[in-house]
Amino acid sequence: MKFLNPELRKIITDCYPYIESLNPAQMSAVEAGYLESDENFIIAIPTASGKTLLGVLAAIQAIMDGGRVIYTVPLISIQNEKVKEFRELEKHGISVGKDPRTSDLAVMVFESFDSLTRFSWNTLREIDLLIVDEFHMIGEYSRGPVIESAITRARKLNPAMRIVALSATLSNMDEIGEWLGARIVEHDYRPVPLHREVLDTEMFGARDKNQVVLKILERSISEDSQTLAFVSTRRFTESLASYLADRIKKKIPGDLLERFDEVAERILDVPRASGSPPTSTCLKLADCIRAGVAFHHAGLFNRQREIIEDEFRRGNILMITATPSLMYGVNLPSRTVVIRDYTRWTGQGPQRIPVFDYEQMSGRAGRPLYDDIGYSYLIAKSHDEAMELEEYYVNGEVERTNSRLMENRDALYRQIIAQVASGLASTTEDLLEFFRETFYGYQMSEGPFSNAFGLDSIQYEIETATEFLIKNRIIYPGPSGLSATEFGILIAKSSYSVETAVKLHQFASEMDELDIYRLIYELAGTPDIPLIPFKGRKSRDPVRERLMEHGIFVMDAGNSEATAAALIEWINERTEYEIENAFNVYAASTRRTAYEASRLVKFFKRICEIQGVYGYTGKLDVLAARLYYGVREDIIPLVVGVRGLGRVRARKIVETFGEDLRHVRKDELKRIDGIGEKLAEAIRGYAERSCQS
Ligand SMILES: Nc1ncnc2c1ncn2[C@@H]1O[C@H](COP(=O)(O)OP(=O)(O)OP(=O)(O)O)[C@@H](O)[C@H]1O
Repeated sequence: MKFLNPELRKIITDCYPYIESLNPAQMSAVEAGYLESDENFIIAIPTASGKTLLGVLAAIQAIMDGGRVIYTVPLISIQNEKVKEFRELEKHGISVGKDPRTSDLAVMVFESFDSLTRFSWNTLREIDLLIVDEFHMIGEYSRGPVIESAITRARKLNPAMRIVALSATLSNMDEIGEWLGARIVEHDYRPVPLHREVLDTEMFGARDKNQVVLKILERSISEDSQTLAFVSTRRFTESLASYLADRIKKKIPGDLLERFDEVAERILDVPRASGSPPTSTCLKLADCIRAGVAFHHAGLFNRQREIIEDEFRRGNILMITATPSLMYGVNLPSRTVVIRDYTRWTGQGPQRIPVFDYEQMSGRAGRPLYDDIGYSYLIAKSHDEAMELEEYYVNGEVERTNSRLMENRDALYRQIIAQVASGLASTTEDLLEFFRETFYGYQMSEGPFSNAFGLDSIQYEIETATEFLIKNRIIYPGPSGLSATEFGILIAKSSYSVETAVKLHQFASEMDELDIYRLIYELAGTPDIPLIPFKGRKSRDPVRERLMEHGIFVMDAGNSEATAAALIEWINERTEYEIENAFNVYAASTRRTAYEASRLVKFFKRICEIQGVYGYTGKLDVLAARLYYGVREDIIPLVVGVRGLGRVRARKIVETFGEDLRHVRKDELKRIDGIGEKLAEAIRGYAERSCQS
């Protein structure tokens, strides 16, 4: 650490005691002078090679010089992980948090930083250094346009702000560096060397790819090592895990079986803890884990996913079968990575995954401090295919990273609204100037693939999008040029897609009476609701019947219908487990889906008010509360009035004593399961307050 100034070295040594020296990748950045310079930098080094530390070093340096820093990341899970890691710095007088107004070092997700660049200019202008983590996501369909536009606006509003981007290695890094006016530092150091190979069924005399995965799992047992197996869908994670569990179980030594059984019980404790029977998925997961294999996807309960990740880190799970997307936000390296599926299903049929995604998955192989080498195996159906995949993936070039700003229509709409609503644009020319300064604009006008019609095509897209926004009364051509309507400002201050806003605006203008079930069905059909999807092909009649009971007739019940039916059950106090078993859906996300639905109800209420419709405020507030707490209307006051009580105990209290609790004594309350002294006290307090009001 001798290359660091004494104060910086002291802080790092104290906060990261296990880091004795900078690794070659980190040294290359320090030697390039990124700590002393005030230029923009893009630091492109492999996964798990210590990018975060480089960000921290730059942040501390800037704060020691009296500056303020924003560290922006793509996911909330990464935000929480970084805040926890950076809290250590508070011992040295550096305030760390999520709010840039109150923190020297503020960790924000891309969307929050984007929102800051629209409406919080005073705060933005106080920022001296912006660190963009996972900067390579600028090429990603949904988050890419957000960070690209936010950086573009920020550079306009606070030209003095310095940018240090932490990225995976990209093929067109020079082009991106020119757009950002940044110096590039690239290095291919990895803490654990990576062995990448394509295996095929023929070399193992295997009938299919799953048999090859089984061979790798068997080796895991003999070498006491672990494997991450990536497949393309949730259902495949489960079918592969079950296939492996059935065949490996008899080969597992007794002591390991005991450990696996303990993990399986922890998984089943999750539904038990909420007083519910396990779902079929819980039971299947527990069975697989008894053989040391766990499947991991977004349809599991958060708590179950955490147990799988923890137990894998502890060595009590041999293999996790997972979908790549969910693993993105989880720091879970493994000695071996197996990529069984290299295609993913899209509207145009099976498409090959990008080489970049292959690199990201392979990059998880090899645990720093544990493994001396990491293994990444891609599996081919035949030897010929293996040869071809070796060329394409192992020796292939990572694709160019391109802006998705124009391809993602909703992102284009949202950025036009942002520019107009924030007052930064009132004419098409203003908009054209903004988009010309984005990475998309740079690629179209300056980049190696730019063309003479680049800017004309941007102008055409802007004009078409502006017409759409005017037609939907989101912006309007006023006397002083383009302005945002109240509806447009509401969208700009939300993180909702324009599609959601327009759909709800239309629903509000067409409804003659508020039907909360129809509204739930409408919400479930918007892109901003996390779906509660069907598990498989089993009957969908229960969903259709539940919707029909509320006057909603559907021919084909899809995942939106399943989500609507699940939410209707939820506000009638069914548990996720009951919903999962009743409708054969992945109900683990019900609580989160219901929370997002309750926020959308509030957004819908604002839309009604903008349309001058105030008569449903009360009904909508009740619906938002029912979704948030998962209750029927009668116990809303109780669950709201007594923090931490929850809907199960609230229902028991009302069933036992009725709604009027004024004369119920504390000792009577404490006879109810789960009601102790503190809660009984709180309920008494609530009862007294409610009789005063
Ligand atoms: N010089 C170092 N010596 C030892 N350990 C280090 C060093 N630098 C970073 N680490 C540790 O290595 C682990 C991976 O580092 P880090 O998370 O910063 O990598 P990364 O490049 O950000 O990974 P990702 O690409 O997943 O974001 C962390 O636990 C970090 O503290």
